[in-house]
Amino acid sequence: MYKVNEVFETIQGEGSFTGAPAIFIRLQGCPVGCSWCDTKHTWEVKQPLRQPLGDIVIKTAETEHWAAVDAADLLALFRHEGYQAKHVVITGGEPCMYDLNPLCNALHAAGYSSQIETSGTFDIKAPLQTWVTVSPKVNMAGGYKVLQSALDRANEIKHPVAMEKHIDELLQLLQHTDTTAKLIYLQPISQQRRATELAIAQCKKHNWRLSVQVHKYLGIS
Ligand SMILES: C[S@@+](CC[C@H](N)C(=O)[O-])C[C@H]1O[C@@H](n2cnc3c(N)ncnc32)[C@H](O)[C@@H]1O
Ligand SMILES: Nc1nc2[nH]cc(C(=O)O)c2c(=O)[nH]1
Ligand code: SF4
Ligand SMILES: [Mg+2]
Repeated sequence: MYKVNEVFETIQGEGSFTGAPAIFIRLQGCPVGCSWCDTKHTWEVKQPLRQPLGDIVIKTAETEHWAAVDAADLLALFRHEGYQAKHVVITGGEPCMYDLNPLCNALHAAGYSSQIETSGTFDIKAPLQTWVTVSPKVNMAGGYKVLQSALDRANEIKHPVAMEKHIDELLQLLQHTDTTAKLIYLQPISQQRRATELAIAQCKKHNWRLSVQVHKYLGIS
């Protein structure tokens, strides 16, 4: 069973799929503890806050409520909601705390493509067709280490930046990673002007790409 914080259809606002209609599945639970995390309501799994999936999908605000579901429940929900997107983004929380093989295989069998947003701090358990976005997290409260295997598996690496030291961390992380077939993105932390200017300058310097969380500029989920 997967613990799901929310399910919604929107436009992917980050990375190389930016602009693609997508169904988001946000899984509950993350031990990494990034101070600037924009989804802190997904960190803890509180048993009294378990709800039916029907209540989760009609959420109008961010809450810590979650539902326990399997892949079939999610596919039935997509049909019930009339979602038209054919791309599914599995995020969190930290989705790689879960074995994502059953979910991704069921999505593929039903004609969807899949993408995972992960911090790279857990083994990635997903089929090869799944597009993997690793947003490596270093020196976080949880003390979790980015796994080299996650960086190697990544189709894209999307690094959140606000300060010069974040660039140094990324360069350090990439030292032992073959990046020839990977897309490398810098993503400013929130919409801070300074972070965005730093990201633009460093993208030009290193020939990396810029990802700006388009949904936050648009005021959509
Ligand atoms: C909320 S995380 C969930 C998935 C996974 N735990 C991870 O960190 O990749 C989804 C994406 O949002 C990014 N993110 C989180 N908070 C952010 C913020 N305040 N500004 C910019 N990006 C942020 C993360 O780096 C990650 O790429
Ligand atoms: N529109 C939209 N795009 C996103 N891309 C990654 C997101 C995430 O929270 O993982 C996200 C999100 O929350 N909304
Ligand atoms: S790893 Fe992802 S969900 Fe967890 S705290 Fe960091 S940004 Fe938030
Ligand atoms: Mg988000």
